[in-house]
Amino acid sequence: MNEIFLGVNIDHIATLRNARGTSYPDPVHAADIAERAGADGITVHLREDRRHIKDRDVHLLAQTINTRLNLEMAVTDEMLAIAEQVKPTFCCLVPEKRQELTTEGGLDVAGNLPQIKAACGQLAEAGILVSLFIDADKNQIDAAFQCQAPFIEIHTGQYADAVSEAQAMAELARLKDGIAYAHQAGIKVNAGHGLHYHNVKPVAAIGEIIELNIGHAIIARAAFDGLHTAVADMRKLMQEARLSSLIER
Ligand SMILES: CC(=O)[C@@H](O)[C@H](O)COP(=O)(O)O
Ligand SMILES: NCC(=O)COP(=O)(O)O
Repeated sequence: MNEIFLGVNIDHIATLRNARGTSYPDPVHAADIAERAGADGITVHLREDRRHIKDRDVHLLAQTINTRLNLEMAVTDEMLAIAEQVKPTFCCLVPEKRQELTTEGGLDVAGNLPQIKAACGQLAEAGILVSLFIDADKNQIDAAFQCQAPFIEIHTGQYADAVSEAQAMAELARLKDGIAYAHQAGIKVNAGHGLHYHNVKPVAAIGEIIELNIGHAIIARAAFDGLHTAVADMRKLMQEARLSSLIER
């Protein structure tokens, strides 16, 4: 049996922090907890609009994590320069739209071959392992091969968003086809986007996948799993303060 790795995407720890402009919760702290829980890698998406992860996070994570940093980013000169400076283990090139709530599809590698091939070369030159975030489409997989990208990350968003069992099964079959095709071509395959506790198993069962990157569902689950302790701790602090003020009187 091939091992399967989990990359934990901690973008939405930063979303919560940025909602109030506080210094907490800190993605650096989240990465430490995720690693201690068994994460094989930490993924962050430095968006051009910096809506969640900030430059400071990427720099600190690169210095502090004990596993592997996977930096997701658009193919722009600004991001390429940051990657060359930070030198994450992996750089996953993704499409980006300013108005989208989250990544809406795979990168059009076939339609932007010269630009993406040059970016792959530049990152490889810096010693970074490149991954191209693409749909399970043979045309895009062929283009990733032409770019000499050692990894692809297959976009599982359409599977995750399926509105019926039949649609989910059709999307899963499409994922399996694309993944088998890429694997045969010698490309290493990761996958991710929109995976959660109720849809992950059929994807995790695909033997050629090396790593799944999962973020939103894990952070959402963490909020609920931690809520009991968080409320109880606050209640306890308040009670302690009241008791000690009585003693001081
Ligand atoms: C590229 C990809 O699949 C996503 O994980 C993306 O990084 C999510 O971005 P947001 O965290 O902004 O939704
Ligand atoms: N590349 C996929 C990723 O990092 C996590 O996506 P999501 O689980 O937050 O949808």
